[in-house]
Amino acid sequence: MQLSGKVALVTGAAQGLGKGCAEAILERGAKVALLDTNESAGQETAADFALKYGADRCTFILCDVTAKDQLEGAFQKVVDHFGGLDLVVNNAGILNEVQWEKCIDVNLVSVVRGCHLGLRYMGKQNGGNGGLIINMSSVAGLYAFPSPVYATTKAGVVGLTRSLGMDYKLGRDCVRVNALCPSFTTTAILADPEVPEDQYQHMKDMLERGGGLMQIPDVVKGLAKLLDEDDKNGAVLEVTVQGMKYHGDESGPWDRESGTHQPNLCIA
Ligand SMILES: NC(=O)C1=CN([C@@H]2O[C@H](COP(=O)(O)OP(=O)(O)OC[C@H]3O[C@@H](n4cnc5c(N)ncnc54)[C@H](O)[C@@H]3O)[C@@H](O)[C@H]2O)C=CC1
Ligand SMILES: CCCCCC(=O)/C=C/C=C\C/C=C\C/C=C\CCCC(=O)O
Repeated sequence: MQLSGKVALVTGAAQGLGKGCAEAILERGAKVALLDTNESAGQETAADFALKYGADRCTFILCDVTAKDQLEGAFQKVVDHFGGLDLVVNNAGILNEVQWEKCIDVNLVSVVRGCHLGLRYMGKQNGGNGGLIINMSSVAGLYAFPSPVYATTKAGVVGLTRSLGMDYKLGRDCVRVNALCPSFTTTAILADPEVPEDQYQHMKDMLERGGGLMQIPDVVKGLAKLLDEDDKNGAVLEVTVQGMKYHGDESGPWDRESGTHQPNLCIA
C-alpha cells in the first residue's frame, strides 16, 4: 500500500508495538491518529512525532477501545481531522488472566468493533475509498500458550481476520484485512503480567526455547511486509526470532478434493 498522503488510525499507540507501527507508518508519509487510554504517554509520543514528522501529520486521541462510544467517536474524529481514513491498525491489547473478561473486551471485542468501523469508514459500498486493516494477534493465537484466555482472544483475532478477508467482503468493500502474529517482544506487556506463577515460568521456558526476545523493530518489519504486499487478504503473518511465515495455506474441506485454493481477489 502506498502510504504517502494517506490517513492511518492506530490503537494502543502511546507505547510499545503500537508506537513502533505508528512511526513506521509516519515514515512512509501517512498522517497518523494515535489512540490510547494512557494520556500522558500518548501526548508525549504525539509531541515527539510532531517534532520529527510535522505537527499536521500526527494527533493523539484519548480513547478506551472497550468503550463503544469512544471508539466510534475516535473514528469520526480522525475523519473530521484528517479528511479520510485508509489504514486501521487494531493493536491495543493486554494480558490479564485474572480480569479475563476485560482481556476479551480489549483484545477481541474491540478488534471486532475496530474492523466493523474500518469497513464502515473505508468500505467502498459506504462511500469510502477502500483500505487496509491490520489486526495485532500473537503467536499465542496460533499455538498453545499458558495463558488460555489471552490465547483465545488472539486465536479469535486470527479467525476474524481470515473470515473478513474472504473474497466477497473484499469485492464489496475493497478493504483488505490481515493479521500480525509476533512472538515475545520487549515491551511493557512483559513486565508484570497478571498470570499465576506457574504460567509465568512456563512462558519463560517457552521464551528461552524459542530463541529469546524480539525487539520492536523486528515486529515492525512484519508490519512493513503486510503494508508492501498488496496481494494479501485474510493473511496471517507469524513473526519470530526465527523469521516470518504466513499461516493458513491449507485448503479447507470444500477445496481439498479439487486441490484448488480459493485465490484472494485484491483490488484495494
Ligand atoms: N510484546 C509482546 O510480546 C507481544 C505483544 N502482542 C500484542 O501487541 C499489542 C501491543 O502490545 P505491547 O506493545 O506489547 O504492549 P504495551 O503494554 O506496551 O502496549 C499496549 C498499549 O495498549 C494500550 N491499551 C491497553 N488497553 C487499552 C484500551 N482499553 N484502550 C486503548 N488503549 C489501550 C496501553 O495503554 C498501551 O499503550 C497487544 O495486542 C499485544 O497483545 C502480540 C505478541 C507479542
Ligand atoms: C509463544 C507466544 C508468545 C506470545 C507473547 C504474547 O503475545 C504476549 C505476552 C505477554 C506477556 C508475557 C509475560 C511474560 C513472559 C515471560 C518472561 C518474560 C521475561 C522478560 C525478560 O526481560 O527476560
